[in-house]
Amino acid sequence: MVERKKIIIDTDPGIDDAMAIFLALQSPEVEVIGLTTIYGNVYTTLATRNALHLLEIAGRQDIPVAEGSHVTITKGTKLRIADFVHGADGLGNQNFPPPKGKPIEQSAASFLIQQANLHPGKVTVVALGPLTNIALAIEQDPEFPKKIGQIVILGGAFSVNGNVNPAAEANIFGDPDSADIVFTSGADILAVGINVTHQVVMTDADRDKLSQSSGKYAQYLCKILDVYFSYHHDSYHTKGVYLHDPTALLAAVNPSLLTYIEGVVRVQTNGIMRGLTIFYNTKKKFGEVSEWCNKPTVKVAVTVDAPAVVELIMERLMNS
Ligand SMILES: O=c1[nH]cnc2c1ncn2[C@@H]1O[C@H](CO)[C@@H](O)[C@H]1O
Repeated sequence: MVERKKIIIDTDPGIDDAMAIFLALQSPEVEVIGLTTIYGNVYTTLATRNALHLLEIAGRQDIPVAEGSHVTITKGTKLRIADFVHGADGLGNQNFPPPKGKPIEQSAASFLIQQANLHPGKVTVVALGPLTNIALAIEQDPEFPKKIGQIVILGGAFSVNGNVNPAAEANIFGDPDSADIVFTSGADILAVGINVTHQVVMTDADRDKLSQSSGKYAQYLCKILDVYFSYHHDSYHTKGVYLHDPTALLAAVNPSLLTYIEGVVRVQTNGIMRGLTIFYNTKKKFGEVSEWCNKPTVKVAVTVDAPAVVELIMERLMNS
């Protein structure tokens, strides 16, 4: 039997995070060995509470939750929280009861380092929020990029407009300094940006299909999806929602659902372009020595088999 890929989901739940977490638990190719939490869609304290709650819904309280950073890597406390996308509670304003479980004592960064040391080269981190925890792991252990198997990043807007403003995508905008540290760390990185996830849409008809399923995840998600659908109807005038986090999760499960290009990625950390992700294909050798030279390359998703991805997400969420 093929060994299941060990994954840690770094998450800010979040409605599409909830979908991705359930999808991971429904994917026989992977074993979820932990969740780490971060601010983004909600503040970190609420992200931890929601992560514990979602694991209780799944009956998977055996999976540890490690709480992540409450501030950016530069100790910034003015965070941009996307409660207008996910509801004030992050889960569609459903006022779920507080979870019974507690996070483990370890911080997210130290849990990431510990797991990378325990299973060198074997752990995939699926990063669904700002990249602070992973940058902290790199800061605390410079060997972390070599020991972690792969980091799949949901983030960036490669050659397209962002979703926070024309320059920046939300997860990169949340902590651009961390993003630049992670992208240039030398780790095996696969980035899935909104240039790709905006092609993966759950339509109103798909949601109706989900609501007719008796699967426990399908039933739960139909309760929380209203807020996410309303936001997309109002902001994008689309008849459906973007499946950002589930698409990134599937890139970790089965990378062949997407295609990639390889090059250097740098992140703008200040000014009106703060959070901009720039991809350099390294074909042109520039004469000048600069911050682009001799940087490690990463893989950036360019196309996705959207129908196959949507079908797999629907199938796995309905058969639960
Ligand atoms: O318009 C938006 N502003 C802020 N965050 C968003 C928006 N749309 C989606 N997300 C959240 O940020 C990630 C993708 O950028 C996704 O995790 C999604 O939940």
